[in-house]
This record gives sequence, structure tokens and C-alpha cells, in this order.
Amino acid sequence: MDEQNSPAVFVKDLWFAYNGYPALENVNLSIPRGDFVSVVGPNGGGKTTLLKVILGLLRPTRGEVRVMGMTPEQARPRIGYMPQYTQLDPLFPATLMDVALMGRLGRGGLFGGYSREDKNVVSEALKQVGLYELRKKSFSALSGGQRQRLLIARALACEPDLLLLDEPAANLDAVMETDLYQLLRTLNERLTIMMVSHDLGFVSRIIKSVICVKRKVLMHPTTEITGEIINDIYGSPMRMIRHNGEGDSICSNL
Ligand SMILES: Nc1ncnc2c1ncn2[C@@H]1O[C@H](COP(=O)(O)OP(=O)(O)OP(=O)(O)O)[C@@H](O)[C@H]1O
Repeated sequence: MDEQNSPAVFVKDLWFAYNGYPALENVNLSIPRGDFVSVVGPNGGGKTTLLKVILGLLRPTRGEVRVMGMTPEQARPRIGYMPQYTQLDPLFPATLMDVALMGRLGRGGLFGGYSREDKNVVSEALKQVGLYELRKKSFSALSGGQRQRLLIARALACEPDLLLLDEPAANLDAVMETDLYQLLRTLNERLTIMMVSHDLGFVSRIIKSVICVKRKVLMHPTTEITGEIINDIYGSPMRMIRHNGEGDSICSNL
């Protein structure tokens, strides 16, 4: 498969174990470019592990992973990653610009200083998430929602083709969550997005496919997700809410 026409993510017969304990089994996936995938599943199901394998942070025990036709290591500079928990101390003495510039590290920034291009790309990323005006403010002055946006700007700073987001809506209130999804919807016009969501209260209007991870992995178009599938993943009764009569749906706990 050549680089141009290959899927954003292709996984074949992938197995992964932590010290002999299997976390992912026989995973097969093909995520087309431009997709917006929500990765769901129970606690400890393997969602973060799957993201880390795609990112090349974890090496599979067995199987093949290709990201835009390349190995994860080769593709890494083109993958924007927002990890699950914000590691940054809220009192971290840095401006928004400093934090977002960290996203240029994989592009050769920092050592020898950041170039004008680094700063231009990061300014653009801050504009996209609506934080450019605050760029000189301290990280500690941001609200939870603004911090999540800043971490997305940091992930965008490497000018990615693929964005991997691990629970970006964690700790956000409903209004901030809606704003965040609106931003992701806009970004999806030019990027492939894979987003872990812990619960199934996802805004399905913007999501095109759902990947269910419970050691084994299944991918469905959003419209195909049924209560039965959800019960199967979570092992507990779940309910489907048809959203707008156009096949959109939201799943939630009973
Ligand atoms: N570094 C590690 N060493 C050993 N086992 C691990 C490690 N990280 C994760 N695991 C185990 O692998 C399994 C999958 O974990 P993972 O974090 O990928 O799940 P998850 O679906 O992202 O969970 P959550 O929804 O709780 O974030 C779990 O059983 C977990 O305990």
C-alpha cells in the first residue's frame, strides 16, 4: 500500500500483552482517512493501550500496525497526541505559548530554540482552539475547558494528519464539552480523529464510527451501533437514544 492511498490506521492480527497479561487480542482495523472514530469500552478494556500501540509508544507482541502506510515510529511526527491525564502541574510557570510550543518537539524544536516557523504554526494552532488572544497568559490562569483546548493546540502543533485524543472531555461540564466537540468537528474537516470516550454519552452527530475495545476490538459505523452491541461490550444493560431521526444516536447507561 502506498503512503498516499493507505488508510489512516491499519492494524492486522495485533496482540499486545503487559508482562504476559493480554491487553489486546487479535485486533484487525482499517480506519479510512477523514474518519472521526470514538473508541469506547469498559474500564481496563484496552483503549489507551490501543492508542499507544498506534502511536508506537508500545510495541505489539505480534501483528502489524501501519499509520498512513508507515510504521508508527515513522509516522509519529504526523500524529498529534493528547494523553489521558494532564501531567502539567496547574502551577507550572509557563505561558500558553510555551505549553503549545512543546508540541513542536517532535519537529526538531527546542534544541537550538524554536524557529519562526515553529512560532507561526503554534500561533495558528492557538487561533484554531480560540486561545490566541490569551497566549501570553500563564497556564495556571486557565479554566479546565481552556486547558483541554490548549492541550489540543499542543497536539496540533506538529501539523498532524491524525489526531489521537484520550478522553479529551474528561472533567468538562456540558457546555465546555459541547464547545470541544464543535472544535473537533471543525478539525475533522482536514484531519482523521480517534478519540477515547470513557462513557457512551458521545455526541454521535460528529462521530462517524465507533470502535469497541474489550481486549478484542470491533469497529462499527455509528448508525450500526445497537443496544445489543453495547450490552455486549459493557456486560450491563445500556439504552440507546435515537437522537434526531437521521440515524444519529446516543447510548447511555440505564
Ligand atoms: N503499564 C502497565 N503495566 C501493566 N498493565 C497495564 C499497564 N497499563 C495498563 N495495563 C492493564 O492493561 C489493561 C488495559 O488498560 P488500558 O489502560 O489500556 O485500558 P482502558 O480501556 O484505557 O481503561 P480506562 O477506561 O480505565 O482508562 C488493564 O487491565 C490495565 O490494568
